[in-house]
Amino acid sequence: MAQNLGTEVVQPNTESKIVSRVEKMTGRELFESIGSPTKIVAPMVDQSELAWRILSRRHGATLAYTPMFHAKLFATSEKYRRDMWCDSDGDPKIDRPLVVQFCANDPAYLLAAAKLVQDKCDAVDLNLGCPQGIARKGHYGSFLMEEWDLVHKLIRELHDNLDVPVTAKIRIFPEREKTLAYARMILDAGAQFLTVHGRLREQKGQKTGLADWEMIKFLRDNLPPDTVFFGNGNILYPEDIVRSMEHIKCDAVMSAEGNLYNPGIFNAETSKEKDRAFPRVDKIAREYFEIVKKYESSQASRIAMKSHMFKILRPFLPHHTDVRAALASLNAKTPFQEWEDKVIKPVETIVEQIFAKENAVELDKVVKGPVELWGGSYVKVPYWRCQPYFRPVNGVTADKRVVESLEAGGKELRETHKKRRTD
Ligand SMILES: Cc1cc2nc3c(=O)[nH]c(=O)nc-3n(C[C@H](O)[C@H](O)[C@H](O)COP(=O)(O)O)c2cc1C
Repeated sequence: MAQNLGTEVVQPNTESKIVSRVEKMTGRELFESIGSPTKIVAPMVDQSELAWRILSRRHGATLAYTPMFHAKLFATSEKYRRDMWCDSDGDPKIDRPLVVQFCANDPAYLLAAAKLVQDKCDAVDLNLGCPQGIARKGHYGSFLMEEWDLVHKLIRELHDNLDVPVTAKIRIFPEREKTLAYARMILDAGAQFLTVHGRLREQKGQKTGLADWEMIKFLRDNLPPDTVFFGNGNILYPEDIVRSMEHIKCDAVMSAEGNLYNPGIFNAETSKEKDRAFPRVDKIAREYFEIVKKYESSQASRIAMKSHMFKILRPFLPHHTDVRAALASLNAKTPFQEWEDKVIKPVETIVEQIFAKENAVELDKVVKGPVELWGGSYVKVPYWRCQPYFRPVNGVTADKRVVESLEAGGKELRETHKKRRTD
């Protein structure tokens, strides 16, 4: 049945493989050629920049997305490109596999921008999920969710003309069938990987709430089985990655906030592997700092460093407000030596002193709590270790449907989880 997508009628492709004018890998071929990655650093504006991707890969990430770039600016402004992208971005020795993400509403600009990076990445992604006011004004991201014909054209333009595959990242509609039809249309246009962030466009800021794994699973179950499919949302601990993969049966899990606050999230199977799952803040701050220094030509990394330090050190700073004040006083132009003297070294000294205490082993304990409504458990982690930042589940007011589905689905999830728990 043909689908009316606004001004244009798009015939759904009945074959699972949509032929491109350009010879290139299918999603499954691409996925396998990059080692079938299962742990993905999400695209994050000003945060999934080169240095962060390098750090995250060292700690277990097997695929990374760039921050969203604005296609028109990227295609037309050399200054914007310089600020966002440098020669080391996408370097096969340090920064692959890599997906470059753009937001766009004009197929010609999107293609022009994508052509500039196609030799330095494995795929180009279209952002269809950004819910921010700036995306509404700029008419991109999740504000294209009502313009299916435009979305189709954007993806098809890249599918037909780019050397590397095109992929897409979406949010969900409240209705299952509508979301499924939307996902099918995107695949029909030529998207080779599909990432589903299980939140509605309205779920942002205070109303972020929980992502709806049941909706993600519904899509996974009803799309062609060979679709390369990534789930996104609700990842706080390593166990959640395993739970999410098992429940949704997706090819991989993408994490944004979980990875930002704790780059160790991808590095362990369980929270029991303390040093891998919750690395010490002094060690991560030092390692990230050294990477930023080494890849000094990455303007984006220099700019992102302060915000990353605040997130890495989030549990630590309330206990050491002098370090917080020092960090607040630094910026992207502050010489590296000053960064070292005012933040990196003081953090190292403080954490070393903690570990020199007689009762250090007792103090450094990680304690796992009971299984919660959402199927996982909170873990109590000492403040000198990286750990997730989370919004309490009881505070979910954003979308009643999500809470209801969790309550219904949570029981089954809890049962499965209980069976597996050994501690
Ligand atoms: C700081 C930040 C920046 C983000 N920037 C982007 C972006 O550039 N492109 C995008 O598709 N999503 C972006 N997102 C959304 C994430 O990729 C992800 O879909 C969302 O945060 C849900 O994943 P999480 O529950 O693991 O945080 C951003 C999220 C955060 C926290």
